[in-house]
Amino acid sequence: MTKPLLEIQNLSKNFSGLDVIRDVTFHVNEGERMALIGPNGAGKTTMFNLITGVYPVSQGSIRMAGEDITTASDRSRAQRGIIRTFQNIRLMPHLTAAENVMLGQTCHSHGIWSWLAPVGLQSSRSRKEADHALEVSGLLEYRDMLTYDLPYGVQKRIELARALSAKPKLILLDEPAAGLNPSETDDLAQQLLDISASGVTLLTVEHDMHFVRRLSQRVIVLNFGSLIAEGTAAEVQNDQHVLEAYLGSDRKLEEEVAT
Ligand SMILES: Nc1ncnc2c1ncn2[C@@H]1O[C@H](COP(=O)(O)OP(=O)(O)OP(=O)(O)O)[C@@H](O)[C@H]1O
Repeated sequence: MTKPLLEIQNLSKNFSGLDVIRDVTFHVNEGERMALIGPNGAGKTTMFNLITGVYPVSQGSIRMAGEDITTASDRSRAQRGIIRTFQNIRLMPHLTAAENVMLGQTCHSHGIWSWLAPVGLQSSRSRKEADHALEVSGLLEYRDMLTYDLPYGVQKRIELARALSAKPKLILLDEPAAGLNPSETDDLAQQLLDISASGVTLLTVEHDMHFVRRLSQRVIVLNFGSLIAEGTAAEVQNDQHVLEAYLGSDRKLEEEVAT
């Protein structure tokens, strides 16, 4: 039976009187792959910032696995399994792929057991977990390479392996396919499908509609901060409100389909 993992209820956000998110309600089910799309300035990044606790909400509530996290700290949200990746690569270029992935484990590393465990044991466990995340992501061959030496598409996938090493329940992906060539985009989509198959829930902001169609079971559309459509990728692409929203923007939905 489907069970909601993330529940957004009547969420609003304004910055100095400007309504950026307006009374938005939606949910993401456990194990689901959902996409959040919309023209430039629609409020997608702001929505991610509200879910991860970067900004306080103005109104409404956010629940994760049934618990109210509306005012929880960003760290507490991460510990509950909400992990985010960014549009721009945020790897440490002078660390190896494995070391970067190990950095992703830090949000779980402050429990009493991590203090009690001998340092050697901690680091060998960390390394094993990093190796596992790299292996699941098909990246083990890059384990000991410095990340700045690696192609952009591989760096993106290492970021995802790092996200995976934080043992997420929900990964928020901010334009993961941006800047990738078609074959890199394909590899990334496959990696995300594998991650999804392991039980992780995905919420993806993306402009590339081919990618959205391949990856997402359900799509929601924001425009000027309001939710204007929800359905499969094919359904929202033919929705009159969505077509009109993109018509007025500098990014046409048809162009995004063509990319
Ligand atoms: N910290 C802030 N202070 C004031 N206004 C903001 C702030 N953050 C975002 N906004 C405004 O909120 C609106 C939505 O921005 P947001 O970045 O969430 O849109 P987006 O859908 O992610 O756009 P894009 O596709 O271009 O990344 C924009 O008008 C933006 O200028």
